[in-house]
Amino acid sequence: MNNADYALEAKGLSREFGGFFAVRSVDFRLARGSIHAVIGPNGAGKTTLFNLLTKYLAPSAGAILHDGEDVTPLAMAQMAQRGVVRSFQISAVFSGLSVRQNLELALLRPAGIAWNLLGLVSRRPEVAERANALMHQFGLVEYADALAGNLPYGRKRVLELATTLSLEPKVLLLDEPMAGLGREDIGRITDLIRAAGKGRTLLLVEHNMKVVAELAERITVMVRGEILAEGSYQEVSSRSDVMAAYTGQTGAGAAHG
Ligand SMILES: Nc1ncnc2c1ncn2[C@@H]1O[C@H](COP(=O)(O)OP(=O)(O)OP(=O)(O)O)[C@@H](O)[C@H]1O
Repeated sequence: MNNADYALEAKGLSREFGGFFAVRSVDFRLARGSIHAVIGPNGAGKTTLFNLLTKYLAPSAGAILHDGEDVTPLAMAQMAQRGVVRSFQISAVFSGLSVRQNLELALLRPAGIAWNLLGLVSRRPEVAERANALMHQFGLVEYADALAGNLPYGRKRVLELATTLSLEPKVLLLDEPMAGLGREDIGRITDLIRAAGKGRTLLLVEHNMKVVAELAERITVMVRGEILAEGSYQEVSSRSDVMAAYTGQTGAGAAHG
């Protein structure tokens, strides 16, 4: 693989908070078209790495490449313009708007149309049609006219995913998409994420190992700010140092097992 085969790359990436390295000299590659998960025990640095890759945080050292180009100085919005989009945090779901309106608004956003001009939708049938298609795809038809704020929690997360995907990102980054969800919603969102992964690159930070095993072709295990292991679910889950990290038996010296 040459550099451009990687949708995102981190080289020597570090982030320090007052002398403490949450992420330390991480080299990471996200292969184009793959579904890749970052796992690790609490405090391992997963969210910090995610925030660095999505430009929510600036690195203390190191570089980030997108499609082989150095994007280290770029802001999150510039990454979004390049098709690198994070959910769920930045996906704007407006609780006072209906599901349909939220989707229409999300579809209008790239066109730079202000949300108080939502009435324009009626003159843009292609937007209404696309919103309908998204509602079908995401199982939201029965909630079309419900206010987003009144949706059951799991459906709200589905709507967030739908609004994010309406941007047609090439690279989608999800931070703990299953957090706070019950089993039925987890099953539904796992299926939606799998479908969303077709034709795009997907990175997720996720604690739910069943979901990781089901979705991710490649898994990076972080411990204490560093990468401990990388490979398929079978590969990483059979390593004793990975198991030890999860049961809290790892010392700093075990980090490169
Ligand atoms: N803004 C910050 N200021 C100080 N320390 C921070 C900050 N953000 C993260 N840290 C520290 O960096 C370490 C890694 O945190 P991070 O949230 O990246 O881990 P994580 O693997 O995502 O953990 P979890 O699974 O619990 O969410 C932790 O020790 C955390 O306390």
